[in-house]
Amino acid sequence: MDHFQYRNGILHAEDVPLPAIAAAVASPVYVYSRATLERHARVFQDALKPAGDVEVAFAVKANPNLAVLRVLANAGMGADVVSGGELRRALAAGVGRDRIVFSGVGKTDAELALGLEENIGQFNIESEEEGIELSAIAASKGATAYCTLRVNPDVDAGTHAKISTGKAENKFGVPIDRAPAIYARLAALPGLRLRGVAVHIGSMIADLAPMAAAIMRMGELVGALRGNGHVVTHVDLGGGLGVRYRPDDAPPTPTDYGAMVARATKGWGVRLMFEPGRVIVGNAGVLLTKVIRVKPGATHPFVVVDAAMNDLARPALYDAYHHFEPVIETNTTFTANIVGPVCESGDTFAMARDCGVVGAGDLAVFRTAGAYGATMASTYNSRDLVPEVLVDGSRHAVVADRIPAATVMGAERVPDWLG
Ligand SMILES: Cc1ncc(COP(=O)(O)O)c(C=O)c1O
Ligand SMILES: N[C@@H](CCCC[NH3+])C(=O)O
Repeated sequence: MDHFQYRNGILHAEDVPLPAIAAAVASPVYVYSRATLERHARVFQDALKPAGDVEVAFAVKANPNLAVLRVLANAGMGADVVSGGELRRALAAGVGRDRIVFSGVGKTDAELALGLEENIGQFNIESEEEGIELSAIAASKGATAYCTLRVNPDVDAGTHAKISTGKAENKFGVPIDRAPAIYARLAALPGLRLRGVAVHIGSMIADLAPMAAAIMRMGELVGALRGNGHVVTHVDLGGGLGVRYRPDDAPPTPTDYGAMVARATKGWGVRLMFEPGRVIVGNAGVLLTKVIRVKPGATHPFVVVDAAMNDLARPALYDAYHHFEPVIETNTTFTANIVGPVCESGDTFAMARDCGVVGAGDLAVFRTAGAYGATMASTYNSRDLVPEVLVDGSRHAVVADRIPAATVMGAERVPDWLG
């Protein structure tokens, strides 16, 4: 359930009609719903309750907007970060430092040092080499880095090849058969407190079976590590749960996922950690766009919208589907190619799509744009970075006017009603 619904024939974000946002702010523009963000955070946390001692860290990469992060921090989420920039954003949004987990295969010395200086909760180490570097930096500072070792379980998540992370050929983690030896080596190093293992097999996973298979392998590994005399208190099971993009998609629900996890980890006696991204924010955002014009095409008309691949890269990168709907409800449909203005044929949101009829000047949305949307935007073709708006009931505010990430922090707007 999200809070983007038609009322009196007009698509609203919570209580705000979308035409009001286009008129007041701009088009294209990302629009997020605070109520949906809070609902998804609550549903996910509740779904994991049967699994016992659980910690949930939102994967900041999915939507690093400060206002969004603040909503999620207030809703009790920690943060999974993959760069110094994301770490700073999490802190700026008020995430407790002990609730920050640092993942990523290429943390630099400076980023490792930043994590130590900020005293974050956990580093997920992705290689023996990284562990040795972190140990040296921690020891030189007289600090302790609480860590897990990220393991590559060689499980096919059944997702798009570009977002699969748990197969042997992927760059992430250490091979599971080498994990006991690497764990033993790192556990003996100064400055590191290795307390468990981590796994994340990919994103947009539409089937629980590979996740269950990965968890089973992790369970065996925990047993082997304990057999070798290690104390294992934490297992990070990552994120990756898929969401509904097409109206008839039926991905596993957080409740299905929580029940599976509870069954699969029964008796482990550890704190379980999770790093959900898409499932929290995906359907909490839409990309609102305006039709520039409709031009004839060889097979179908081209609907040229003012959003483009630089604003929402997923269709161009992964052939991803984003549901396209007119803001003014209509029962009349047509089949069209939906394209942006950028000078590449890859700037195509959909080919031969059946959708509600739109014409020049009409507003429409791409749904499920809250995850990996604005965060992957660029200025390609010298287009402005797309603005973002947060809606809360009948209020709305611009929450980012797309200042480059390096300078973002104080500059990105957070409305005073966010608290
Ligand atoms: C280490 C890690 N954790 C969490 C996530 C979040 O994934 P998702 O947005 O699919 O839940 C990702 C992205 O795939 C990731 O690489
Ligand atoms: N950017 C990808 C997801 C990447 C997941 C990050 N590990 C997407 O839009 O689907």
